[in-house]
Amino acid sequence: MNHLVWFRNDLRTYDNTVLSTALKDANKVIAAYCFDPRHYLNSVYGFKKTDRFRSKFLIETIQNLKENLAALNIPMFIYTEKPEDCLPKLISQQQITSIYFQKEWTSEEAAVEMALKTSVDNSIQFKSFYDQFLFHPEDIPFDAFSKIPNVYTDFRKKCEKYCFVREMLPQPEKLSEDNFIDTETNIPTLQQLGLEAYSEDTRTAFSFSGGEDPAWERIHSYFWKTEQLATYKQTRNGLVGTEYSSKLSAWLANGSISSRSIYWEVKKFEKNVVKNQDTYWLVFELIWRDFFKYISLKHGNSIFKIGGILQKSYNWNQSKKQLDNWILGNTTYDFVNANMSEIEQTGWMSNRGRQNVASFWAKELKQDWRIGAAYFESMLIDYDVHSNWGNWMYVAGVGNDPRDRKFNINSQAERYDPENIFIDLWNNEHT
Ligand SMILES: Cc1cc2nc3c(=O)[nH]c(=O)nc-3n(C[C@H](O)[C@H](O)[C@H](O)COP(=O)(O)OP(=O)(O)OC[C@H]3O[C@@H](n4cnc5c(N)ncnc54)[C@H](O)[C@@H]3O)c2cc1C
Repeated sequence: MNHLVWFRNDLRTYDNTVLSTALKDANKVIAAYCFDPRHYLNSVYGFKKTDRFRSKFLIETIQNLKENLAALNIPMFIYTEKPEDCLPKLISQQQITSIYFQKEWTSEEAAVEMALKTSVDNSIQFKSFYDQFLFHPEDIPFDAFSKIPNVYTDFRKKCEKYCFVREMLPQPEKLSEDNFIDTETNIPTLQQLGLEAYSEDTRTAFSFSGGEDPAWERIHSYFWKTEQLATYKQTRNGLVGTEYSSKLSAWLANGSISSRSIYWEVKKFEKNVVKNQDTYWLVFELIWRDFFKYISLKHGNSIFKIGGILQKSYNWNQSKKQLDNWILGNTTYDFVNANMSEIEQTGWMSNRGRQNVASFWAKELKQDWRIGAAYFESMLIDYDVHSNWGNWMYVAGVGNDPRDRKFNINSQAERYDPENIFIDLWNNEHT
Protein backbone atom coordinates (compact mmCIF):
# COMPACT_ATOMS: atom_id res chain seq x y z
CA MET A 1 0.00 0.00 0.00
CA ASN A 2 1.48 3.34 -1.07
CA HIS A 3 -0.07 6.32 0.67
CA LEU A 4 -0.14 10.01 -0.19
CA VAL A 5 -0.78 12.46 2.64
CA TRP A 6 -2.30 15.52 1.01
CA PHE A 7 -1.78 18.33 3.51
CA ARG A 8 -4.44 21.05 3.68
CA ASN A 9 -5.16 23.01 6.88
CA ASP A 10 -3.46 20.42 9.08
CA LEU A 11 0.15 21.49 8.62
CA ARG A 12 1.80 19.56 11.45
CA THR A 13 3.39 16.20 12.17
CA TYR A 14 2.42 16.10 15.83
CA ASP A 15 -1.11 15.00 16.83
CA ASN A 16 -2.19 14.72 13.22
CA THR A 17 -4.81 12.01 12.66
CA VAL A 18 -4.39 12.04 8.88
CA LEU A 19 -0.62 11.47 9.02
CA SER A 20 -0.74 8.97 11.88
CA THR A 21 -3.42 6.88 10.15
CA ALA A 22 -1.61 6.95 6.82
CA LEU A 23 1.54 5.67 8.52
CA LYS A 24 -0.20 2.66 10.02
CA ASP A 25 -0.41 0.11 7.23
CA ALA A 26 1.77 1.56 4.52
CA ASN A 27 4.71 0.24 2.53
CA LYS A 28 5.49 3.76 1.43
CA VAL A 29 4.26 7.22 2.51
CA ILE A 30 4.80 10.46 0.66
CA ALA A 31 3.38 13.93 1.38
CA ALA A 32 2.26 16.82 -0.80
CA TYR A 33 1.16 20.41 -0.39
CA CYS A 34 -0.24 22.63 -3.14
CA PHE A 35 -0.04 26.41 -3.12
CA ASP A 36 -3.29 26.65 -5.04
CA PRO A 37 -3.09 29.61 -7.50
CA ARG A 38 -6.80 30.28 -6.89
CA HIS A 39 -5.92 31.32 -3.32
CA TYR A 40 -3.81 34.21 -4.64
CA LEU A 41 -6.36 35.66 -7.06
CA ASN A 42 -8.85 38.43 -6.25
CA SER A 43 -12.15 37.51 -4.62
CA VAL A 44 -15.48 38.75 -5.98
CA TYR A 45 -15.09 41.68 -3.57
CA GLY A 46 -11.86 42.79 -5.23
CA PHE A 47 -9.34 41.83 -2.53
CA LYS A 48 -6.58 39.28 -2.93
CA LYS A 49 -7.91 36.15 -1.25
CA THR A 50 -4.60 35.70 0.55
CA ASP A 51 -2.42 38.77 0.95
CA ARG A 52 1.22 38.97 1.98
CA PHE A 53 1.02 38.37 5.74
CA ARG A 54 -0.70 35.01 5.65
CA SER A 55 1.21 33.97 2.54
CA LYS A 56 4.57 34.59 4.24
CA PHE A 57 3.38 32.74 7.32
CA LEU A 58 2.29 29.82 5.12
CA ILE A 59 5.62 29.69 3.29
CA GLU A 60 7.42 29.46 6.66
CA THR A 61 4.93 26.82 7.81
CA ILE A 62 5.56 24.62 4.79
CA GLN A 63 9.33 24.99 5.19
CA ASN A 64 9.07 23.80 8.79
CA LEU A 65 6.68 20.97 7.89
CA LYS A 66 8.98 19.77 5.11
CA GLU A 67 11.89 19.59 7.58
CA ASN A 68 9.84 17.78 10.22
CA LEU A 69 8.56 15.28 7.67
CA ALA A 70 12.11 14.73 6.38
CA ALA A 71 13.13 13.86 9.96
CA LEU A 72 10.53 11.05 9.71
CA ASN A 73 11.94 10.06 6.29
CA ILE A 74 8.76 11.26 4.56
CA PRO A 75 9.43 13.24 1.37
CA MET A 76 7.25 16.28 0.74
CA PHE A 77 6.31 17.36 -2.78
CA ILE A 78 5.44 21.03 -3.06
CA TYR A 79 3.58 22.52 -6.00
CA THR A 80 2.31 25.92 -7.04
CA GLU A 81 -0.51 24.35 -9.01
CA LYS A 82 -4.10 23.28 -8.49
CA PRO A 83 -4.25 19.93 -6.65
CA GLU A 84 -6.38 18.40 -9.41
CA ASP A 85 -3.66 19.31 -11.95
CA CYS A 86 -0.48 18.22 -10.15
CA LEU A 87 -1.51 15.39 -7.82
CA PRO A 88 -2.78 12.94 -10.50
CA LYS A 89 0.72 12.93 -12.08
CA LEU A 90 2.36 12.37 -8.70
CA ILE A 91 -0.11 9.60 -7.88
CA SER A 92 0.65 7.78 -11.06
CA GLN A 93 4.46 8.27 -10.88
CA GLN A 94 4.63 7.08 -7.27
CA GLN A 95 2.06 4.29 -7.70
CA ILE A 96 -0.11 5.65 -4.94
CA THR A 97 -3.07 3.54 -3.83
CA SER A 98 -4.71 5.84 -1.23
CA ILE A 99 -4.92 9.56 -0.52
CA TYR A 100 -5.24 10.69 3.10
CA PHE A 101 -6.42 14.21 3.91
CA GLN A 102 -8.30 16.43 6.33
CA LYS A 103 -12.01 16.71 5.57
CA GLU A 104 -13.12 20.24 4.67
CA TRP A 105 -16.73 21.09 3.88
CA THR A 106 -16.85 24.73 2.77
CA SER A 107 -17.80 25.02 -0.89
CA GLU A 108 -14.43 25.93 -2.42
CA GLU A 109 -12.57 23.22 -0.52
CA ALA A 110 -15.25 20.62 -1.31
CA ALA A 111 -15.06 21.56 -5.01
CA VAL A 112 -11.29 20.97 -5.04
CA GLU A 113 -11.74 17.54 -3.47
CA MET A 114 -14.37 16.68 -6.09
CA ALA A 115 -12.14 17.91 -8.93
CA LEU A 116 -9.28 15.76 -7.63
CA LYS A 117 -11.55 12.72 -7.37
CA THR A 118 -12.64 13.05 -10.96
CA SER A 119 -9.08 13.44 -12.23
CA VAL A 120 -7.63 10.22 -10.80
CA ASP A 121 -8.31 6.55 -11.45
CA ASN A 122 -11.37 5.05 -9.71
CA SER A 123 -9.18 2.56 -7.91
CA ILE A 124 -7.53 5.29 -5.79
CA GLN A 125 -9.02 5.35 -2.32
CA PHE A 126 -9.88 8.68 -0.70
CA LYS A 127 -9.63 8.66 3.11
CA SER A 128 -10.62 11.86 4.86
CA PHE A 129 -10.77 12.75 8.55
CA TYR A 130 -12.17 15.58 10.64
CA ASP A 131 -9.17 16.76 12.63
CA GLN A 132 -9.68 20.49 13.21
CA PHE A 133 -11.93 20.26 16.25
CA LEU A 134 -11.58 20.23 20.01
CA PHE A 135 -14.72 18.08 20.31
CA HIS A 136 -14.69 15.48 17.56
CA PRO A 137 -17.87 15.31 15.42
CA GLU A 138 -18.31 11.64 16.39
CA ASP A 139 -18.30 12.53 20.08
CA ILE A 140 -20.61 15.56 20.29
CA PRO A 141 -23.97 15.17 22.08
CA PHE A 142 -26.08 16.07 19.05
CA ASP A 143 -27.61 13.46 16.71
CA ALA A 144 -26.94 15.47 13.58
CA PHE A 145 -25.27 18.74 12.59
CA SER A 146 -28.78 20.12 12.02
CA LYS A 147 -29.33 19.82 15.78
CA ILE A 148 -26.40 22.11 16.73
CA PRO A 149 -27.86 24.96 18.81
CA ASN A 150 -27.62 28.44 17.34
CA VAL A 151 -26.77 29.92 20.76
CA TYR A 152 -23.16 29.44 21.88
CA THR A 153 -23.95 28.91 25.58
CA ASP A 154 -26.33 26.04 24.78
CA PHE A 155 -23.70 24.41 22.59
CA ARG A 156 -20.89 24.88 25.12
CA LYS A 157 -22.83 23.66 28.17
CA LYS A 158 -23.98 20.48 26.46
CA CYS A 159 -20.51 19.73 25.12
CA GLU A 160 -18.88 20.41 28.47
CA LYS A 161 -21.34 18.10 30.19
CA TYR A 162 -21.59 15.22 27.74
CA CYS A 163 -18.50 15.37 25.56
CA PHE A 164 -14.77 14.88 26.09
CA VAL A 165 -11.56 15.89 24.38
CA ARG A 166 -9.70 13.02 22.78
CA GLU A 167 -6.18 12.19 23.89
CA MET A 168 -3.31 13.37 21.73
CA LEU A 169 -1.79 10.86 19.35
CA PRO A 170 1.68 9.50 20.03
CA GLN A 171 4.59 11.06 18.15
CA PRO A 172 4.75 9.38 14.70
CA GLU A 173 7.47 6.79 14.29
CA LYS A 174 10.28 7.38 11.85
CA LEU A 175 10.11 5.38 8.61
CA SER A 176 13.12 3.58 7.21
CA GLU A 177 15.58 5.65 5.17
CA ASP A 178 14.58 4.05 1.87
CA ASN A 179 11.17 5.75 2.13
CA PHE A 180 12.86 9.12 1.59
CA ILE A 181 13.39 10.41 -1.94
CA ASP A 182 14.52 13.75 -3.26
CA THR A 183 11.35 15.52 -4.40
CA GLU A 184 13.00 18.22 -6.52
CA THR A 185 10.08 20.57 -5.93
CA ASN A 186 10.39 24.04 -4.41
CA ILE A 187 8.51 26.27 -2.02
CA PRO A 188 7.42 29.42 -3.90
CA THR A 189 8.54 32.88 -2.85
CA LEU A 190 6.09 35.69 -2.10
CA GLN A 191 6.93 37.17 -5.50
CA GLN A 192 6.17 33.87 -7.23
CA LEU A 193 2.73 34.01 -5.60
CA GLY A 194 2.25 37.49 -7.09
CA LEU A 195 2.89 39.32 -3.81
CA GLU A 196 5.45 41.85 -2.70
CA ALA A 197 8.11 41.19 -0.09
CA TYR A 198 7.81 43.48 2.95
CA SER A 199 9.64 44.15 6.16
CA GLU A 200 7.91 43.74 9.49
CA ASP A 201 6.44 46.83 11.15
CA THR A 202 8.27 47.33 14.45
CA ARG A 203 4.96 48.13 16.18
CA THR A 204 3.58 44.67 15.51
CA ALA A 205 1.72 43.06 18.43
CA PHE A 206 3.54 39.82 17.72
CA SER A 207 6.37 38.76 15.48
CA PHE A 208 4.69 35.69 13.98
CA SER A 209 6.77 32.92 12.50
CA GLY A 210 5.04 30.05 10.70
CA GLY A 211 5.37 26.35 11.50
CA GLU A 212 4.66 23.82 14.22
CA ASP A 213 7.98 24.43 15.98
CA PRO A 214 7.26 28.17 16.48
CA ALA A 215 3.73 27.24 17.60
CA TRP A 216 5.16 25.07 20.36
CA GLU A 217 7.70 27.77 21.23
CA ARG A 218 4.77 30.14 21.77
CA ILE A 219 3.07 27.60 24.03
CA HIS A 220 6.30 27.17 25.92
CA SER A 221 6.67 30.93 26.36
CA TYR A 222 3.03 31.89 27.11
CA PHE A 223 2.30 28.95 29.37
CA TRP A 224 5.54 27.91 31.01
CA LYS A 225 8.06 30.74 30.77
CA THR A 226 5.96 33.81 31.54
CA GLU A 227 2.93 31.94 32.95
CA GLN A 228 0.67 34.50 31.24
CA LEU A 229 -2.00 31.83 30.96
CA ALA A 230 -2.61 32.29 34.69
CA THR A 231 -4.01 35.79 33.99
CA TYR A 232 -5.42 35.25 30.48
CA LYS A 233 -9.05 36.19 31.19
CA GLN A 234 -7.98 39.45 32.82
CA THR A 235 -5.69 40.52 29.98
CA ARG A 236 -7.40 39.09 26.87
CA ASN A 237 -9.09 42.36 25.93
CA GLY A 238 -5.76 44.14 25.61
CA LEU A 239 -4.59 45.92 22.49
CA VAL A 240 -0.82 46.36 22.73
CA GLY A 241 2.00 43.86 23.09
CA THR A 242 2.74 40.18 22.81
CA GLU A 243 1.22 38.99 26.07
CA TYR A 244 -2.38 40.20 26.32
CA SER A 245 -3.70 37.07 24.57
CA SER A 246 -2.22 33.76 23.45
CA LYS A 247 -1.71 34.72 19.75
CA LEU A 248 -2.21 31.04 18.94
CA SER A 249 -4.86 31.72 16.29
CA ALA A 250 -2.50 31.91 13.31
CA TRP A 251 -1.05 28.44 14.00
CA LEU A 252 -4.47 27.01 14.80
CA ALA A 253 -5.89 28.40 11.57
CA ASN A 254 -3.54 26.47 9.28
CA GLY A 255 -3.33 23.50 11.59
CA SER A 256 0.29 23.88 12.70
CA ILE A 257 -1.00 22.98 16.13
CA SER A 258 -4.13 21.08 17.12
CA SER A 259 -6.77 22.51 19.38
CA ARG A 260 -6.54 19.24 21.35
CA SER A 261 -2.83 19.80 22.06
CA ILE A 262 -3.55 23.25 23.49
CA TYR A 263 -6.34 21.83 25.64
CA TRP A 264 -4.09 19.13 27.10
CA GLU A 265 -1.32 21.67 27.68
CA VAL A 266 -3.82 23.79 29.65
CA LYS A 267 -4.66 20.71 31.72
CA LYS A 268 -0.95 20.15 32.40
CA PHE A 269 -0.59 23.79 33.44
CA GLU A 270 -3.60 23.51 35.74
CA LYS A 271 -2.00 20.49 37.41
CA ASN A 272 1.48 21.95 37.73
CA VAL A 273 1.00 25.72 38.14
CA VAL A 274 -2.53 26.93 38.81
CA LYS A 275 -6.12 26.15 37.85
CA ASN A 276 -8.41 29.18 37.80
CA GLN A 277 -10.99 31.13 35.75
CA ASP A 278 -8.20 32.37 33.48
CA THR A 279 -6.95 28.92 32.53
CA TYR A 280 -10.52 27.75 31.95
CA TRP A 281 -11.17 30.75 29.74
CA LEU A 282 -8.67 29.72 27.11
CA VAL A 283 -10.62 26.48 26.72
CA PHE A 284 -13.85 28.52 26.67
CA GLU A 285 -12.45 30.42 23.67
CA LEU A 286 -11.34 27.22 21.94
CA ILE A 287 -14.94 26.06 22.25
CA TRP A 288 -16.03 29.25 20.43
CA ARG A 289 -13.71 28.19 17.64
CA ASP A 290 -15.42 24.77 17.48
CA PHE A 291 -18.83 26.41 17.65
CA PHE A 292 -18.28 28.40 14.46
CA LYS A 293 -17.04 25.27 12.70
CA TYR A 294 -20.21 23.42 13.69
CA ILE A 295 -22.36 26.39 12.66
CA SER A 296 -20.76 26.28 9.23
CA LEU A 297 -21.32 22.51 9.05
CA LYS A 298 -24.96 23.07 9.98
CA HIS A 299 -25.71 26.01 7.70
CA GLY A 300 -23.39 25.42 4.71
CA ASN A 301 -23.07 28.31 2.28
CA SER A 302 -25.51 30.55 4.21
CA ILE A 303 -22.50 31.80 6.17
CA PHE A 304 -21.35 33.63 3.02
CA LYS A 305 -24.79 35.03 2.09
CA ILE A 306 -25.90 38.57 2.86
CA GLY A 307 -28.81 37.40 5.05
CA GLY A 308 -26.48 35.03 6.95
CA ILE A 309 -27.87 32.02 8.78
CA LEU A 310 -30.87 34.07 9.97
CA GLN A 311 -31.79 35.02 6.40
CA LYS A 312 -32.40 38.55 7.61
CA SER A 313 -32.76 41.37 5.16
CA TYR A 314 -31.43 44.79 6.02
CA ASN A 315 -30.75 47.72 3.72
CA TRP A 316 -27.04 47.22 3.15
CA ASN A 317 -25.00 49.87 1.32
CA GLN A 318 -21.92 49.44 -0.86
CA SER A 319 -19.98 52.70 -0.86
CA LYS A 320 -16.46 52.69 -2.35
CA LYS A 321 -15.67 55.93 -0.51
CA GLN A 322 -16.69 54.49 2.87
CA LEU A 323 -14.65 51.38 2.10
CA ASP A 324 -11.53 53.39 1.31
CA ASN A 325 -11.98 55.48 4.47
CA TRP A 326 -12.42 52.37 6.59
CA ILE A 327 -9.44 50.53 5.11
CA LEU A 328 -7.15 53.57 5.19
CA GLY A 329 -8.16 54.59 8.71
CA ASN A 330 -9.90 57.83 7.74
CA THR A 331 -13.12 57.42 9.70
CA THR A 332 -14.43 59.73 12.41
CA TYR A 333 -13.23 57.36 15.15
CA ASP A 334 -9.55 57.32 16.13
CA PHE A 335 -10.09 53.89 17.69
CA VAL A 336 -11.38 52.38 14.44
CA ASN A 337 -8.59 54.09 12.49
CA ALA A 338 -5.87 52.74 14.77
CA ASN A 339 -7.19 49.19 14.46
CA MET A 340 -7.54 49.43 10.69
CA SER A 341 -4.02 50.77 10.45
CA GLU A 342 -2.76 47.83 12.52
CA ILE A 343 -4.34 45.18 10.26
CA GLU A 344 -3.15 46.96 7.12
CA GLN A 345 0.44 47.13 8.36
CA THR A 346 0.72 43.77 10.11
CA GLY A 347 -2.15 41.40 9.23
CA TRP A 348 -3.10 41.34 12.92
CA MET A 349 -5.86 42.90 15.00
CA SER A 350 -6.94 42.09 18.56
CA ASN A 351 -10.33 40.54 19.23
CA ARG A 352 -11.51 43.81 20.79
CA GLY A 353 -10.43 45.71 17.71
CA ARG A 354 -12.08 43.22 15.33
CA GLN A 355 -15.40 43.52 17.15
CA ASN A 356 -15.33 47.31 17.04
CA VAL A 357 -14.29 47.84 13.43
CA ALA A 358 -16.75 45.19 12.26
CA SER A 359 -19.59 46.72 14.28
CA PHE A 360 -18.72 50.16 12.91
CA TRP A 361 -18.70 48.86 9.34
CA ALA A 362 -21.88 46.82 9.51
CA LYS A 363 -24.00 48.49 12.17
CA GLU A 364 -23.01 52.14 12.05
CA LEU A 365 -22.21 52.61 8.36
CA LYS A 366 -24.66 49.84 7.38
CA GLN A 367 -22.24 48.66 4.72
CA ASP A 368 -22.49 45.15 3.25
CA TRP A 369 -20.84 43.08 5.98
CA ARG A 370 -19.49 40.58 3.44
CA ILE A 371 -17.13 43.23 2.07
CA GLY A 372 -15.65 43.68 5.53
CA ALA A 373 -15.36 39.91 5.95
CA ALA A 374 -13.64 39.61 2.55
CA TYR A 375 -11.15 42.33 3.51
CA PHE A 376 -10.36 40.45 6.73
CA GLU A 377 -10.02 37.24 4.71
CA SER A 378 -7.41 38.91 2.59
CA MET A 379 -5.40 40.55 5.36
CA LEU A 380 -5.59 38.39 8.48
CA ILE A 381 -2.58 36.26 9.30
CA ASP A 382 -4.94 33.98 11.25
CA TYR A 383 -7.82 33.84 8.75
CA ASP A 384 -10.03 30.87 9.39
CA VAL A 385 -13.07 30.57 7.16
CA HIS A 386 -15.46 29.53 9.93
CA SER A 387 -14.23 31.93 12.63
CA ASN A 388 -14.07 34.87 10.26
CA TRP A 389 -17.42 34.55 8.52
CA GLY A 390 -19.07 33.31 11.73
CA ASN A 391 -17.83 36.27 13.77
CA TRP A 392 -18.73 38.71 11.00
CA MET A 393 -22.27 37.33 10.82
CA TYR A 394 -22.48 37.55 14.59
CA VAL A 395 -21.45 41.22 14.70
CA ALA A 396 -23.54 42.15 11.64
CA GLY A 397 -26.73 40.81 13.22
CA VAL A 398 -27.28 37.95 10.76
CA GLY A 399 -25.68 35.20 12.85
CA ASN A 400 -25.46 33.82 16.35
CA ASP A 401 -25.75 36.89 18.58
CA PRO A 402 -29.07 36.49 20.41
CA ARG A 403 -28.89 40.14 21.52
CA ASP A 404 -27.89 41.73 18.19
CA ARG A 405 -25.64 44.36 19.85
CA LYS A 406 -24.01 47.47 18.44
CA PHE A 407 -20.75 48.69 19.95
CA ASN A 408 -20.47 52.21 21.35
CA ILE A 409 -17.04 52.89 19.94
CA ASN A 410 -16.21 55.92 22.07
CA SER A 411 -16.97 54.14 25.29
CA GLN A 412 -15.07 51.04 24.08
CA ALA A 413 -12.03 53.22 23.38
CA GLU A 414 -12.29 54.89 26.79
CA ARG A 415 -12.58 51.54 28.50
CA TYR A 416 -9.89 49.60 26.66
CA ASP A 417 -7.50 52.38 25.69
CA PRO A 418 -8.00 55.01 28.44
CA GLU A 419 -4.63 56.64 27.92
CA ASN A 420 -4.69 56.49 24.13
CA ILE A 421 -1.62 54.27 24.09
CA PHE A 422 -2.97 52.08 21.31
CA ILE A 423 -4.43 55.00 19.35
CA ASP A 424 -1.17 56.93 19.53
CA LEU A 425 0.83 53.89 18.49
CA TRP A 426 -1.11 53.38 15.26
CA ASN A 427 -2.44 56.81 14.37
CA ASN A 428 0.82 58.71 14.63
CA GLU A 429 3.09 58.78 11.62
CA HIS A 430 5.44 55.80 11.84
CA THR A 431 9.11 56.74 11.73
C1 LIG B 1 -15.01 40.23 12.94
C2 LIG B 1 -14.14 39.15 13.50
C3 LIG B 1 -13.40 38.32 12.65
C4 LIG B 1 -12.60 37.30 13.17
N1 LIG B 1 -11.86 36.51 12.31
C5 LIG B 1 -11.13 35.48 12.81
C6 LIG B 1 -10.38 34.62 11.95
O1 LIG B 1 -10.40 34.75 10.72
N2 LIG B 1 -9.62 33.65 12.52
C7 LIG B 1 -9.59 33.44 13.87
O2 LIG B 1 -8.89 32.54 14.33
N3 LIG B 1 -10.32 34.21 14.70
C8 LIG B 1 -11.08 35.22 14.22
N4 LIG B 1 -11.78 36.01 15.08
C9 LIG B 1 -11.84 35.65 16.52
C10 LIG B 1 -10.80 36.29 17.43
O3 LIG B 1 -10.75 37.68 17.23
C11 LIG B 1 -9.40 35.69 17.23
O4 LIG B 1 -9.47 34.29 17.30
C12 LIG B 1 -8.44 36.15 18.32
O5 LIG B 1 -8.38 37.55 18.36
C13 LIG B 1 -7.07 35.58 18.03
O6 LIG B 1 -6.15 36.00 19.00
P1 LIG B 1 -5.53 35.00 20.05
O7 LIG B 1 -5.07 33.75 19.40
O8 LIG B 1 -4.53 35.76 20.84
O9 LIG B 1 -6.82 34.66 20.91
P2 LIG B 1 -7.01 34.19 22.41
O10 LIG B 1 -7.82 35.22 23.10
O11 LIG B 1 -5.73 33.82 23.03
O12 LIG B 1 -7.93 32.90 22.24
C14 LIG B 1 -7.41 31.58 22.08
C15 LIG B 1 -7.99 30.94 20.84
O13 LIG B 1 -9.40 30.82 20.95
C16 LIG B 1 -10.02 31.01 19.68
N5 LIG B 1 -10.91 32.16 19.73
C17 LIG B 1 -10.84 33.25 20.55
N6 LIG B 1 -11.86 34.09 20.30
C18 LIG B 1 -12.59 33.53 19.31
C19 LIG B 1 -13.77 33.90 18.63
N7 LIG B 1 -14.45 35.04 18.90
N8 LIG B 1 -14.21 33.11 17.63
C20 LIG B 1 -13.59 31.96 17.32
N9 LIG B 1 -12.49 31.55 17.95
C21 LIG B 1 -11.99 32.31 18.93
C22 LIG B 1 -8.89 31.28 18.69
O14 LIG B 1 -8.55 30.07 18.06
C23 LIG B 1 -7.76 31.76 19.58
O15 LIG B 1 -6.49 31.53 19.05
C24 LIG B 1 -12.57 37.07 14.58
C25 LIG B 1 -13.31 37.91 15.42
C26 LIG B 1 -14.09 38.93 14.89
C27 LIG B 1 -14.87 39.80 15.84
